[in-house]
Amino acid sequence: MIKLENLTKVYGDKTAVDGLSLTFKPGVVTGLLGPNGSGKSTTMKMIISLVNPTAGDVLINGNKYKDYQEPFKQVGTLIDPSALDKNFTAKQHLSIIAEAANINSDRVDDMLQITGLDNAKDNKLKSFSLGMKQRLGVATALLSNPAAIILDEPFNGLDVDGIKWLRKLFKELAEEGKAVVVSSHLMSEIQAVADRVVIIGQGKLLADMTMEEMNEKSLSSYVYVEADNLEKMKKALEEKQAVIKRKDAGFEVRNLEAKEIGRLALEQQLTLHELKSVKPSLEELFTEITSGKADYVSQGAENK
Ligand SMILES: Nc1ncnc2c1ncn2[C@@H]1O[C@H](COP(=O)(O)OP(=O)(O)OP(=O)(O)O)[C@@H](O)[C@H]1O
Repeated sequence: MIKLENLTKVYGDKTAVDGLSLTFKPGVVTGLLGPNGSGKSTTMKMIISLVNPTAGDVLINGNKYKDYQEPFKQVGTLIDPSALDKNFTAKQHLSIIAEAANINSDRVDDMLQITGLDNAKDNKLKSFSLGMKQRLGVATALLSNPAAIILDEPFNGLDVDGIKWLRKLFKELAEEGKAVVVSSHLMSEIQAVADRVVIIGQGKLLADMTMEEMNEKSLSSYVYVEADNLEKMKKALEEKQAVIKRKDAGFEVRNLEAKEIGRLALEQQLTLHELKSVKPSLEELFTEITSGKADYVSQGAENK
């Protein structure tokens, strides 16, 4: 169990992580989601004492990572797959770590097998694609058979087969009782595998819910309506106790079904320009939760 207590990191005048309190539990795959620059990597680095918190604490089964004699048996990590010595082969890379950490060398072969790198084990890392480096990063994280694994954007660079393989692996690791924490800035990568989703934006906790709760929320649909006389439409909707919000050239309406809105428009002799039921996808819900919370927004996205 990994417990974050009011975890905070300030860099100069930038608060990268802002009072995060939450728990990552054994047997659960947790998706740590957030837009670029929201503080995911900094949070993960604080868990494994690579970055010192400005305030707050991280406790792993009651102790700090750096206070364990063999911390890698508590938490295995994949933080930056590019930080590998490119002149080593995959097998050499894992063997050196295994020897330094007093891990049985059989684990090296097992991990190469599990991560599909067996055929490439004697190739130098400089010839590895990003996807292969990610696989090696996962092998490294699992080498010590840790109780928890924390992986920063592990789906980056993986092809479709690689993504499927990794999702299956995460499920299996959770079934073995490990706490699995996976960061991503894309809901689509996480939704098929996570049991729970933690969403952060500008370092703050925005949502913490099970995938079931998230799915239920995404089903909180609304009706979009446009009419020739919006004022009259608004008045009629309000009289029916509908919850309305201005959107584009019409309204988002909750509490009233499309057919009731259609009937209301007929009674009021309004001409409807558009009437449709909308069910936000998980991706849209994620965008709604994090909207305005991204530090870096591309020009294209900003203008949408
Ligand atoms: N060493 C550092 N010095 C100064 N600022 C930093 C440092 N590391 C991170 N930051 C800033 O802290 C904020 C959070 O960064 P972080 O890398 O944790 O976000 P992230 O959610 O992992 O982003 P991404 O999805 O882009 O990897 C950003 O504004 C970043 O610029």
